[in-house]
Amino acid sequence: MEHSLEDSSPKDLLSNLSRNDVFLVTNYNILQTHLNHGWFYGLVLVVTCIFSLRYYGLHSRKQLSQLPGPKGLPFLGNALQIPLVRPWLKFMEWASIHGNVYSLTALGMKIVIVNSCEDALELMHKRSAIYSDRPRMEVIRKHGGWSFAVSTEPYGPNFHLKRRMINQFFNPTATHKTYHTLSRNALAFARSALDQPMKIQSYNRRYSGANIMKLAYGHEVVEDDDQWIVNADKAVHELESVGAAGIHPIDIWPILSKLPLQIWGKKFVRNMAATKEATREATTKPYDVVKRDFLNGTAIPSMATSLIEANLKPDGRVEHEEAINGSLAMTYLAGADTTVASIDTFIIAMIHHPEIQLEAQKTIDELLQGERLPTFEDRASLPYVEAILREVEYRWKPVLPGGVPHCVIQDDEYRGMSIASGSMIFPNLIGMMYDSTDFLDPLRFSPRRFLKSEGNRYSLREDVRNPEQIAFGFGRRICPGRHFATAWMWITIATFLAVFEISPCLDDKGEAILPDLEYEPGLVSHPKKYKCHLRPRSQAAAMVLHTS
Ligand code: HEM
Repeated sequence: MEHSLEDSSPKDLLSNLSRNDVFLVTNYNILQTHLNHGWFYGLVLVVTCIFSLRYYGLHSRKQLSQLPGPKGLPFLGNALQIPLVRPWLKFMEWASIHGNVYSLTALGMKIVIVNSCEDALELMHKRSAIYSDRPRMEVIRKHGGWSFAVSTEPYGPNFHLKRRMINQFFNPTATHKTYHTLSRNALAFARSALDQPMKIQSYNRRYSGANIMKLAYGHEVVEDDDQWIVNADKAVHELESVGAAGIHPIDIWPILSKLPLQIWGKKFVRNMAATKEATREATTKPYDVVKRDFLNGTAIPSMATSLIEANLKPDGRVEHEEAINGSLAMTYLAGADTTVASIDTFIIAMIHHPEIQLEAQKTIDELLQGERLPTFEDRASLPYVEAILREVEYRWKPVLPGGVPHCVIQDDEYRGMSIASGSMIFPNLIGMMYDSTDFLDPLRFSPRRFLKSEGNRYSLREDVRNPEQIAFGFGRRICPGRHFATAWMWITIATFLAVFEISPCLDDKGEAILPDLEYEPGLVSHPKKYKCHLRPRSQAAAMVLHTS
């Protein structure tokens, strides 16, 4: 489902006004009418309005209650109760006690946890005019060199500029134009994986990265250890070593950043320097290469060349260069790791659930008769594959289980409770994906939950929430790469299902080595290293794979 809140109508904005705002608008109209009848009445009305507004404000504030939440310690709040590893699991546990919207505090910072999709859409989608800021990320922006990233950008003109740059190349129409590249890479990925299934994880990384490098910089990735990909992965790795963004004391009290960094310890200083350097390698270096080639007339057309051309001034300067450079880098840094994680999850799910794999293959065979590989035109005719996409890629093992925090920029009221301006809002995506009001029996892996069947024909149920509505975030911060990511995942899933029997490797005793279902604890949820066995489903499948 689309949430293009970047173009909210005035009606939407009006509905976002709080009761106080509506009261103020109404009184202002009355005041204007009365002023036409004489200054005295006007004055009386002004005084009355001021008093009534103040009274109303105080009175309504008194009526609002505090959000529930676990009791914390003085000053520290809940800081010591929030686990540093997989905090989203604790957030789910607290939701079962305090409800789906509750608050925490940490060192004076207010945090609101949102654990249900309905509440997240109500707050972060419908009220996105005020819920689209990010928490201050002073540490990684100022000291780690990540100010280029739109994901760390406060809600304001730079955010809009960068979003516009990215949206131009990742909206549905633009994504459509990448289908040819995506189909070609899905095929190349399948052929490489068949040759060396042991290297499936590194091929996944290579081909998922190749799509974005080609689109962003026109850069062809031809080997596993492509330097641009290695540099970008290093930048993400260094960032993760800094820890969760937005919760360092410097983020909470920016005045602390005026103190020498050394007070936070040698390791912190080293991490910051390494992060900054890795970031420079991953952003400015590729941009400079493409800019040089563009000015020489030898660059391959790409997002980079289009943006440089559109912003080139007669004196040779490129306007908005920092934003262009940052937007290009961001597409890889936000888009590669996430799609890699979800494709790994698909392989793992198929190894664990051969019966689902077989059923999906049956529906593909019915449509294609083994004569060709699936194409994007087949998508609507393959509901079972769509259901696997929903269950595997979004719901079962969400790529960003804890979501990405937003920040609210004005005091708000929600269901009679107050949410203070500046609160950090955590959309706990895993809590939403495992919410039994939306997904019955949520612990069970079951693409069938999204399907109904008539005879032997499947179709998608419309009365079950599509988890894609949650997986990519909310409101004006919704992931701009969602159409592209979905297209890449779909074509990869459909291709692999059409040609391979995906099964576990066997140990010396002939026992299946099943991939571990406990994932790594990082912000982006990756599986541990796993092995799989791939075999063409038939001679015909092998032929199709090699001749397509
Ligand atoms: C499976 C793949 C992906 C998933 C699950 C995913 C998910 C998300 C989520 C949950 C957010 C946070 C949204 C929010 O704050 O409410 C986000 C932000 C973002 N994503 Fe993705 N994403 C994926 C792929 C991509 C791709 C391919 C791109 C390439 C353009 C991309 C670019 C971004 C950017 C630039 C942001 C920051 C947006 C902002 O702060 O305004 N993502 N993504």
